[in-house]
Amino acid sequence: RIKKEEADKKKKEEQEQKKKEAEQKKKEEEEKKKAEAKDEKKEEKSMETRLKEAPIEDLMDGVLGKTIDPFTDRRYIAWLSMVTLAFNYNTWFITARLCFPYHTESAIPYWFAMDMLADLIYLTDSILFQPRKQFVKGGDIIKDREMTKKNYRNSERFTLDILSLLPFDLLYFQFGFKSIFRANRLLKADTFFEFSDRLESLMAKAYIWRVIRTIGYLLFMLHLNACFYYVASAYQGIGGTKWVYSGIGSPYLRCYYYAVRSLINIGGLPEPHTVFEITFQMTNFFMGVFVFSSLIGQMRDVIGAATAGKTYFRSSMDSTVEYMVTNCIPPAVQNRVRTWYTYTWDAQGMLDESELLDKMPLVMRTAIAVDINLATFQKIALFQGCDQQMLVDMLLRLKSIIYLPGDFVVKKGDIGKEMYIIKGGAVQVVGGPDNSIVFVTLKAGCVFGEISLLQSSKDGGNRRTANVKAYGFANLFVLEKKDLFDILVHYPESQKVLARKGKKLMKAKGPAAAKVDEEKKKGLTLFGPKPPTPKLLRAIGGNFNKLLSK
Ligand SMILES: Nc1nc2c(ncn2[C@@H]2O[C@@H]3COP(=O)(O)O[C@H]3[C@H]2O)c(=O)[nH]1
Repeated sequence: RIKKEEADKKKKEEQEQKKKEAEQKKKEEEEKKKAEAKDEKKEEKSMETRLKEAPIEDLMDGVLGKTIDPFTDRRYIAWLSMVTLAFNYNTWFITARLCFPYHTESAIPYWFAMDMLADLIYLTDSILFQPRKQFVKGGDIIKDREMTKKNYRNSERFTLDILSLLPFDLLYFQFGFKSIFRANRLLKADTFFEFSDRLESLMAKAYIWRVIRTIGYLLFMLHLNACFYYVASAYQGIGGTKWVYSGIGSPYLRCYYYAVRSLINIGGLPEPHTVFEITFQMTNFFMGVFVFSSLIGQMRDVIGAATAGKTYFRSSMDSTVEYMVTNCIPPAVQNRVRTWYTYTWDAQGMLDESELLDKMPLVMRTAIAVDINLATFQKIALFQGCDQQMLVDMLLRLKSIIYLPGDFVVKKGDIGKEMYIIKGGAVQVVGGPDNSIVFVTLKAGCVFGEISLLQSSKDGGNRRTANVKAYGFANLFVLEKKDLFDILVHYPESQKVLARKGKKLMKAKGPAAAKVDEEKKKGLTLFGPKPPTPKLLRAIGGNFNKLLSK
């Protein structure tokens, strides 16, 4: 008995032990599960905090796979145009098919095929393109594949995309082929607006697209109205009264024609008789007033923005003319001012280029200036041997100015405060009693007015050595002496080069030489075919004029 009791006790103990072990195991497993769940959460959390934790270089380099740059990648914009096409197909045809009797036996397979194609485009966009789109977070362009996916999933766009893709079409089996089940496809409007914005920022003449888009909205409003009119006619009975659609001819075309006349308030419509007809017609007229006034306003804005430059030019010119008339300025001067305005507008499409560039950051201004003018600058003999960066600095200080035919750009004897580079047209260095003698004609890419600039006043060289006159319309760049010297402070080597060249020029074309040029043309040269030596010129100095007058 005792043995049996002992055996029972042992068994009980063993059973308890086993129970305990099982419980322990269960507990352990539960804990493990909890820990795993926590880990998963951690993983999830780490995705969110990844932006903070992961090295930003990795995220911005896109180490995890190829992503799309939506700002500049033209292929992405081309793809967006496909999605926009599919979206437009849905918007126009879902509404048309809903109202007009377009679901005939023979047409259904084609509609179905087109619907499938549009859905395929939507699906591809949501699977392949949107999750790969780079985005900007706090100024950093995130190119990391995981992050772009995450960003898309967290966006409102994702929710709308998913909703737009829900296959309510399956209800066809229950209720027959009806386009209303595809109404959720219209939720993809975001892609259309994105396409529109990106295209606008890429186009050189964005207002063309804006006008097309506004006309598109207008046509769509008319389309909706045509649909409503058909439904209203069907409700009253097609051909039932004089006001409704008669049932003759293409229903869409007839209804659209009605919409155009009714919504744009053109009139000439059959008189509505029933309360329903009168109400419908009145609502149409009211809607027309609101819809079209806002669309016309939009169109005015678009065209106004496109022609803002021209409007500004016109008002500047008008106020200048008004000012001149009030102050009784001689007609000849008035005419010159008018010609200047007109030519400046025709030549550069704006009155002041620098006004436009001033708004941009320095790097961009530099990029534009370098792109447009650096090549011309590098060819200028005066600047050869100068620091490249100095040339770039100079480009940024240039101001563009236009002179009319016959205008004096530089007058002999004046103090030289600026030098000029010819951008377009030509100038002539002239002399003689009535400036009728042309020493030289300088064309685009030449520099003048540099002699007096590169000489110091103590050398007596800061005065203009000749008259320079615009020959035709001269489009010039002006560089002020102050700006040039501000730049040269930072480039001592270039300063030396220019000083050397300045001295040489002074010797070759300086005051005395200029006079010699002049007299040579008059046939009064004292020096014969050989140019005078600087020493000789210095020797004659102040007596030069007296000598010649004798
Ligand atoms: N004196 C002189 N000036 C010339 C000649 N060819 C071009 N020029 C330019 O005419 C400019 C008149 O003003 P500056 O003296 O400042 O600089 C002069 C030169 O840049 C020339 O043969 N003689």
